Amino acid sequence: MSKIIVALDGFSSCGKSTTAKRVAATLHYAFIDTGAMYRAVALYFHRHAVEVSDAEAVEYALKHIEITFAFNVGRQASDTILNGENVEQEIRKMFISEIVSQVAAIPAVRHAMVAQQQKMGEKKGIVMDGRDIGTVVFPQAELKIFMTAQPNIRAQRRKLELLQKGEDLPLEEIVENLRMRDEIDSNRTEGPLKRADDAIDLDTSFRSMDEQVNFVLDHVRRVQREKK
Ligand SMILES: Nc1ncnc2c1ncn2[C@@H]1O[C@H](COP(=O)(O)OP(=O)(O)OP(=O)(O)O)[C@@H](O)[C@H]1O
Ligand SMILES: Nc1ccn([C@@H]2O[C@H](COP(=O)(O)O)[C@@H](O)[C@H]2O)c(=O)n1
Repeated sequence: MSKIIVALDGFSSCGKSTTAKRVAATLHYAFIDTGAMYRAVALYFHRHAVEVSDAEAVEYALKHIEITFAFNVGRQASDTILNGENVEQEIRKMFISEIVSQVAAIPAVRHAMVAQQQKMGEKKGIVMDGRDIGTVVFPQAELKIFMTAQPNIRAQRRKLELLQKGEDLPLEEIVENLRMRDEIDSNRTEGPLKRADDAIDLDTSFRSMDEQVNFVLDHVRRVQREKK
């Protein structure tokens, strides 16, 4: 079966990463969570007090950031490594969610991340999730899915996830964070969150995880059949 690129884009917390991870595992494809890369950059900026408006400091910082992934057998998922340090837990915290969209809106940051992501997909056989995968990173992807879910459902799911990781936050704070990130992500000039014209819509509001994974896998098989 020929290998393809699967691009999953959409709003915050609508199930992109969990779906992408399971689709990739089923297909024996690589899975890249590009949000983790922007989160790692945001963590570096936070730790080194890099101002998003200071172009020189941003350029300097980007030269000193190396992001890699290491498979964690216990989690059966990749951990994000920033300059040799495992930052997987740190980047998922709310303080990073509060700053990441401002960092991800910087054109120089996007250029650096997009170049790495394109390299990762050179050999195809990859499932990548983010905001601009089907529009900017891989406009030639054979399958593009645009995921949505109702804001209150997304917030409830994220609240539960954060609680399981030890962060108990008011639902209103999570609702506001998702709204704020979606707005910044949708309105930036470089690589905005946008549905590709040839994307297939997937609303996960009332679907189970299995249903949304199977929805994507059915489309992968269709695309593979059509390629034969
Ligand atoms: N169909 C579903 N039913 C219930 N929970 C779900 C469903 N899909 C995803 N979730 C849960 O919702 C939360 C958010 O999912 P996930 O992290 O995959 O979203 P995302 O779109 O990648 O978010 P972000 O863009 O913020 O990284 C997770 O806790 C996940 O387990
Ligand atoms: N392709 C992408 C992916 C993510 N971002 C930015 O990172 C933030 C965090 O992403 P999550 O998927 O972990 O929620 C997101 O809000 C975007 O600001 C991006 O710009 N492009």
